[in-house]
Amino acid sequence: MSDLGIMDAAPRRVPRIRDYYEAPDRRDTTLDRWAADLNGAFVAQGARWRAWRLRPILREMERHAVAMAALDDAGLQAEAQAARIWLRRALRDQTLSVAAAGRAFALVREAADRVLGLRHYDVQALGAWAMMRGQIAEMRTGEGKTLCATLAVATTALSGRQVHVMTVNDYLAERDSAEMAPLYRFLGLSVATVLEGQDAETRQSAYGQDIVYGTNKEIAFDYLRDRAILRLKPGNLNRKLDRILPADRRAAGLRLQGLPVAIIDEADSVLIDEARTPLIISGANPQQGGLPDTTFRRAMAAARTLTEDVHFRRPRGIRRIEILPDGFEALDRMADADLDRPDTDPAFGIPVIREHLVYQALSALYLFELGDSYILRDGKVQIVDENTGRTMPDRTWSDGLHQMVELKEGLEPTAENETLSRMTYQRFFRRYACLGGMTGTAQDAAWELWSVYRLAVAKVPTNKRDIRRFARDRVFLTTEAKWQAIAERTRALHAAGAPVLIGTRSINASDAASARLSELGLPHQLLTAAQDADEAAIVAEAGQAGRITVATNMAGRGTDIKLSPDALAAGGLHVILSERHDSRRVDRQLEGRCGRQGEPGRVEAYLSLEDDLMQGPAARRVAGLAKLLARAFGPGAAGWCIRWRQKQMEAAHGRMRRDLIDQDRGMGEFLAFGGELE
Ligand SMILES: Nc1ncnc2c1ncn2[C@@H]1O[C@H](COP(=O)(O)OP(=O)(O)OP(=O)(O)O)[C@@H](O)[C@H]1O
Repeated sequence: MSDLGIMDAAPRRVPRIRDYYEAPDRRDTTLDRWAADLNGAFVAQGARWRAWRLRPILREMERHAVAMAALDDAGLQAEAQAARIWLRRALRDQTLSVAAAGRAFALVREAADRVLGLRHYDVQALGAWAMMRGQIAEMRTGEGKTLCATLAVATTALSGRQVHVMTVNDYLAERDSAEMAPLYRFLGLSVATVLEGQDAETRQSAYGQDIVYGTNKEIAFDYLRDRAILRLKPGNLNRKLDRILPADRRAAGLRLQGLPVAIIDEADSVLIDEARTPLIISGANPQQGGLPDTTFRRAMAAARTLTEDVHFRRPRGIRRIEILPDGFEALDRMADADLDRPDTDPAFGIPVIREHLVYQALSALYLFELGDSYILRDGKVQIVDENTGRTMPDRTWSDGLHQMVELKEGLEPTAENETLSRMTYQRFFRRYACLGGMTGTAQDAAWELWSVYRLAVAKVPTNKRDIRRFARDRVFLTTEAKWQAIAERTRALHAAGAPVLIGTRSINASDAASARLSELGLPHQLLTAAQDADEAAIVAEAGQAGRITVATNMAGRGTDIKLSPDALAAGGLHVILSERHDSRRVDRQLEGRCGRQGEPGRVEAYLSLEDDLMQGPAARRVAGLAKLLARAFGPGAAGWCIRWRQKQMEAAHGRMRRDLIDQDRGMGEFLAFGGELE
């Protein structure tokens, strides 16, 4: 995307992915990875230069600051009304000059000071200007991105463009919009939030406001729903959503008003991590009816008889099942034997259906774990988002996987839905006319953000010096020894009055930590998908002196733990990582819960060679080497193997995203052809 992202009046063209993704059969070789790193380094280098180039906005903002401060509240609101005109006029020649943006920033900053009692720091203005220029502002965790975004969001909305402010979960969307709404309303802007569980009418009205807060999932699914509706109406297929008149849109039940400007919070999570899963919208199809329960049950029974490494295997580095030739033969034999039975299932006799369902059954049995990938609530399977640690109550896995997980847990399989519309996140975001974002951890993903979205990363300096302290990783041979050490360490910190946040990878791990702490008689709070209703209360308490909180990724991105004076005096928040995640960025987000806004804090990692990261056939070699080193030189010497394994996982996930883009491109061509025919 060009530097002038916000200034392009015409819808932004989908950038051509010319470089890395263009070679169809290319796989990650060491050379490719070096090339990618080098590319990332260039982007990062360029980005730093750009961050320096952002500074003129500060001069312009200061130039208008005195005049804005001299206005009373009514005068400031009148200035906001006037800004609607001069900003539109400034945009008429397709460019929003730094002078016009600086004046708008001064207005919004003064209003925020009066309405919220928070005055934007200079670094926040730099971050906002970077976003308005179509870049990802990398601002360290706790630097106040929520407030920073208001400069870009309000200026854009005042210039007459609707803004979608996206974040990773409903809790943050609701919190951020509620906290910032008084500022927007003071400036005469309307704001709404799109949340899971809202009815169609509420959503339709929300998408009619100047500013819409919501999660990437909600907004993307609403877009997909609209596309599904358009596809169902002959003749409408090629009409763009944003060209349909409001009255027609309402009559057709469409929700969005197009994809104008998006400001993405936690941009690396939204644009990179979430982008591994394609968006699929499905609904009941009364004509087709779906497969009967008996077929799912038969496939599950067949899958249970298959043996790992004989009939199927789990390939290196990726979370996938591969059925081996012996497995296919065994399935064929079962289908033949079924023919002689009176209750034979006709669908199971069809090879494609049989093999697909057995594949899904094996995935349910071996890749998806209760308390990790999903929980059981109200007699239903609820998916837990692995990136955010939160449940997604109205989502189901597709293509029979959900039914297989239900059968595995002894539940009745729900009716199967038909896929109505499908798209990748990459394709969805590239449809926005303007895109900008912010996150605390963008540099690690800089090359991918550039390759896929043409978004450069601008590194914004911190407002205050980072005084967090990092302890050396402590590595143990067994999980048991690790939990023992964590519990002992927590006891000492608790006695010293420091608040402690123990980060885990799953609900099961949180329960294990909780059991250990209970054994030592340490009072603590759990924050996982199972306690999501109490989230705000638990987070509010987590910064009190001596408080112990055990949390999954739910206490990762965006969670702002406010420290009490006693807790600050005791050295601030202590974050204990009990495991490394598949991505270093997720670890860095957890580390970022302490040391915010220049506060003191300490990060310690307690790892074991039995951690999830070191498990499975894919990790066999690294785990073997780690054990050798640990035996020869002690567990501490194996610490780097864990980081190495993490790098392997990052590369594997990168490959998966690239495959998805390739698939999506193929599908896009097919759909476009279908559209022409209709
Ligand atoms: N200009 C400011 N003046 C005073 N306090 C501020 C200012 N900006 C932000 N803060 C405070 O800093 C804290 C952190 O803000 P916020 O949660 O938005 O940070 P963040 O950068 O989004 O963090 P994360 O990366 O973890 O999501 C909040 O308590 C907020 O009120």
